[in-house]
Amino acid sequence: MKPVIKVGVFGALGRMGSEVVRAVEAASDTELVAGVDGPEERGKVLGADVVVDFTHPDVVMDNLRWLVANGIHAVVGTSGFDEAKLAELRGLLAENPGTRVLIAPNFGIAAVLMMNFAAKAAPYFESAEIIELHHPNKADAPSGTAHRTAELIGEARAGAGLAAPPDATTSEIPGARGAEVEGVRVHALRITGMIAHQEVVFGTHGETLTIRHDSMNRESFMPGVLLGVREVAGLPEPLTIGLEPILGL
Ligand SMILES: NC(=O)C1=CN([C@@H]2O[C@H](COP(=O)(O)OP(=O)(O)OC[C@H]3O[C@@H](n4cnc5c(N)ncnc54)[C@H](O)[C@@H]3O)[C@@H](O)[C@H]2O)C=CC1
Ligand SMILES: O=C(O)C1=N[C@H](C(=O)O)C[C@H](O)C1
Repeated sequence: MKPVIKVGVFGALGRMGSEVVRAVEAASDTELVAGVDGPEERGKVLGADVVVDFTHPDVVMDNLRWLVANGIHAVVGTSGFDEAKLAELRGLLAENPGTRVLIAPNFGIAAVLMMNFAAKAAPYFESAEIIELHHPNKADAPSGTAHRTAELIGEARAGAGLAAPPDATTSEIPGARGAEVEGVRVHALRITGMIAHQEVVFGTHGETLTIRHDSMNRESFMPGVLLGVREVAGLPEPLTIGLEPILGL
């Protein structure tokens, strides 16, 4: 029988972290070492095999510096990573071989599939735009999921040799056409009553395709988080982005 995985949670009092605490306590192969909700309490997770981080884009790098320095694997859901943060993280991991970090823009299995399907569809459509819809307490816009989806679509379009999507706009109130991420327009809505939702809208002559994903509650992210906790130590690369390699996608 495999040993129980000792898990710490950063952001334990937050919307996602509190759900992770419940999931780790409920699973038979994981054990909660400690839930931490501020940097001054981090020492409580020393002894954990893995720490799950759902905190804030402004603090997650500081948490990761501490975790990697202490040789604790990290499963990260916090959004807001850019190339500069990832480059720093790769450097830290190179100095601490054996430690693994998994960053997933979205732990919902259906959300991962939505991104995968969007990347597959992208080469066949001249137009592609993303609409993400979230609860109004969200700190960052666009969402990490929308950003990652735009990157995947941008890569697929470039690979297919597609030109920029047609757009005759010459007069615009700033923001009306959304933000541009890798050549893809992204529109962010913040709506009371919503959790996390995304539509990817593709168009070509006479046909459109809309791929929509809805997270109806935060429990829906937990199978993906637990999968990450179980697999992170065995990942081949020091830094993995997305659940795709674990899911065989
Ligand atoms: N990858 C995914 O599937 C998902 C990612 N997220 C992302 O997770 C992050 C957190 O989202 P929510 O739980 O909604 O936010 P939240 O604001 O409800 O929770 C964040 C918690 O982190 C705590 N915190 C702040 N600094 C800390 C530190 N240095 N150490 C430990 N705890 C600290 C806060 O006190 C708070 O309780 C966001 O970036 C969000 O976009 C959210 C849902 C799913
Ligand atoms: O803040 C959230 O709620 C979510 N954040 C992640 C993101 O930025 O993509 C994942 C999901 O959309 C929920």
